[in-house]
Amino acid sequence: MNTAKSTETLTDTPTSLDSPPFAAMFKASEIVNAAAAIAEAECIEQLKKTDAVPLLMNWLLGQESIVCSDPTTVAAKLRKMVVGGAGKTVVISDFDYTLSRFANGSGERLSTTHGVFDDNVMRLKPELGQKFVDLKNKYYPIEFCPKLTMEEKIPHMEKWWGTSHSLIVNEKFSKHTIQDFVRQSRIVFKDGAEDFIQSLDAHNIPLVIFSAGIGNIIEYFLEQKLGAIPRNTHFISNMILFDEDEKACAFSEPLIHTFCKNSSVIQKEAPFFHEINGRVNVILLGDSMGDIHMDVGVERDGPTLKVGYYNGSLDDTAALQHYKEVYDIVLIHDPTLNVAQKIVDVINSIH
Ligand SMILES: Nc1nc2c(ncn2[C@@H]2O[C@H](COP(=O)(O)O)[C@@H](O)[C@H]2O)c(=O)[nH]1
Ligand SMILES: [Mg+2]
Repeated sequence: MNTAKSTETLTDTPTSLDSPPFAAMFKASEIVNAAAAIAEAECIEQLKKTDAVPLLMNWLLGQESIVCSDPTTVAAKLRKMVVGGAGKTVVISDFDYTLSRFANGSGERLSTTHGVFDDNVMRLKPELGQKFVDLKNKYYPIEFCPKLTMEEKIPHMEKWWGTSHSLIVNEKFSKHTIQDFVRQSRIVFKDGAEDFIQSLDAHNIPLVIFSAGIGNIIEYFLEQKLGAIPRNTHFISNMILFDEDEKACAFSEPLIHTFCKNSSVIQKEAPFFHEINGRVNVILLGDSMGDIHMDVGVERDGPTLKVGYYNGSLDDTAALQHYKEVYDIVLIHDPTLNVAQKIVDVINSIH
């Protein structure tokens, strides 16, 4: 559609814009909608000129770590997201082993937010530390067991989270101690994570970190790494509540474990919900099968592009196949945010 033509239509009758028939015909909302349609049409024209999406698809499919079962669907989602631009985009990301690394360069497992207690308490109070480690050794295999259904796993997850949270509350750890634990922890950002988070903030794209981990730990980690929590970053997570002496005294409700990361635990009145209203296009980043419904509950009618980090064994073809079925893009043992950054860069480049 040519903007000039549509302007001619609006002005080719010799009546004043204020005359009743004209004003009745073109209510303000219709004029706004027409302007939005023109802007989108211009963007589609621009998009065709730049071949942004075909070039992006070529780049994506050229990446060694990527597996993409249906490039046509991915390209269609990307086209809508690029046309929609940064203003219609929201990123919903898991934290543990998604924004953080699963293993270091030597293949050693790194820490989850809960794991901050496993590591540090063992050093300070070995007897209590062993309880945290025993819990992980007992329940982590259940979380990823391919033979159990999600329904069979849920009671075990509730027991794991509930028991480890009780250990934290009963020990009355102080906020200061926990901040020190984070400083000494083995949580490591994925390569490029700081730049990714800050580039979202720079382009006013909201980042919702939806974690079944401990939100306070993520906040302290971001503060320590970035100097402050960026304005665009929001949390849906288990939060430690502190008493007047800043001692841990409870955890937020409802409990968020791996298999209930969906609208059932989203507080609709969350203060940031107004900020993501209208953000119809979602980039979802996760590493677990429990992450694939994090976008449910965000009222919108645009596409969700699901990017999944596969940290499992390449010999486990059944697990890998399952990831390929539920994620649009699967990143195999990828320690970076390169793919997500590239997609956001293209979205930002068109408008
Ligand atoms: N070491 C421990 N890990 C735990 C514990 N409880 C949960 N978890 C792990 O956290 C992630 C969930 O976080 P997310 O940000 O990825 O949603 C989950 O995968 C569990 O393995 C614990 O007590 N200790
Ligand atoms: Mg995770």
